Amino acid sequence: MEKVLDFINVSKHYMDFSLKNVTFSLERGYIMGFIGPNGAGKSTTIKLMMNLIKKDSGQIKIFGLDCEKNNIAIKERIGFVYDENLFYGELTVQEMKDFIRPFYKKWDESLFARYIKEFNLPLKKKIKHLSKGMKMKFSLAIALSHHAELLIMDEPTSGLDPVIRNELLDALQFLLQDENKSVFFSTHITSDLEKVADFITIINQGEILLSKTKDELLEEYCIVKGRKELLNSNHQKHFIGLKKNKYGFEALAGNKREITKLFGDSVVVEKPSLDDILLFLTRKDEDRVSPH
Ligand SMILES: Nc1ncnc2c1ncn2[C@@H]1O[C@H](COP(=O)(O)OP(=O)(O)OP(=O)(O)O)[C@@H](O)[C@H]1O
Repeated sequence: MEKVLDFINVSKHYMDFSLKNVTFSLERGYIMGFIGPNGAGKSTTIKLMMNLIKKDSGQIKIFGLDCEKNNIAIKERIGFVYDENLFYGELTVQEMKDFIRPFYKKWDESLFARYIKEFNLPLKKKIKHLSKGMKMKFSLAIALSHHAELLIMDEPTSGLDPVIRNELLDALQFLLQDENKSVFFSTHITSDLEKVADFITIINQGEILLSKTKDELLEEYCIVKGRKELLNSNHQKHFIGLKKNKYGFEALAGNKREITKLFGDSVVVEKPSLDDILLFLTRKDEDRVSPH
């Protein structure tokens, strides 16, 4: 399988924040959801892959090419979908398209016309008068019209109403019927990822906590609920995160089979949501158990 995006031990240091040895990869034809709490390092990671900031160490490859040395060739093949500050507000949709078009060798005017129609975008409206959802769709239409092979989307659904969000997610899924395309999608709306993502990568405090297929994650991990008396240190080592209250405990475990063997039917074992996994992995209280 070809890796379209490959981060190998990438670090970047700011005064009071560091991305530490970030390693993950995305294969051609898949959607990867990139999740983490506010300030986890999602935008910094995206800025690095877009070559907007320089890494301190490690390697970033896109389509197998070093991202710093091949910036222009790579940008031709990438669509960056972002809602703010990307476009000149005073230009109309049509004028903005005419401005962008010469930058791409593979620009496809008939495809652009098709997306404008499909997304219901007003060609004569100024960019600054478009709603957030429209801006996002316009950004997506531009990315698709130059036949981008990799879409990099920074929080594409945040601030969109459920109807527009669904439309955008449907458009993404439709797009991925073309197996040549891949999507890297950062968000904190985990339900969107349950719908469209093939792979999930979780980042917290500048470190990658996990990067796996969504199915693997939702099949292997489980929520365990039981009485407090059942807890001992031997049991606790099987948990990734633990919450206790007066009556009992609730924990996240990374191996459902092991838990069933250990506790039998003295506990309730439930399928976690991505939100459960994210919350347990990134909780800060004293009962947090280190991820393994
Ligand atoms: N240019 C910079 N100089 C110094 N610190 C920075 C700079 N850019 C980002 N940071 C810090 O890096 C940390 C991670 O920020 P980043 O924007 O990558 O997080 P994020 O996961 O995208 O968060 P959010 O979900 O809130 O957008 C933050 O603490 C931020 O203050």
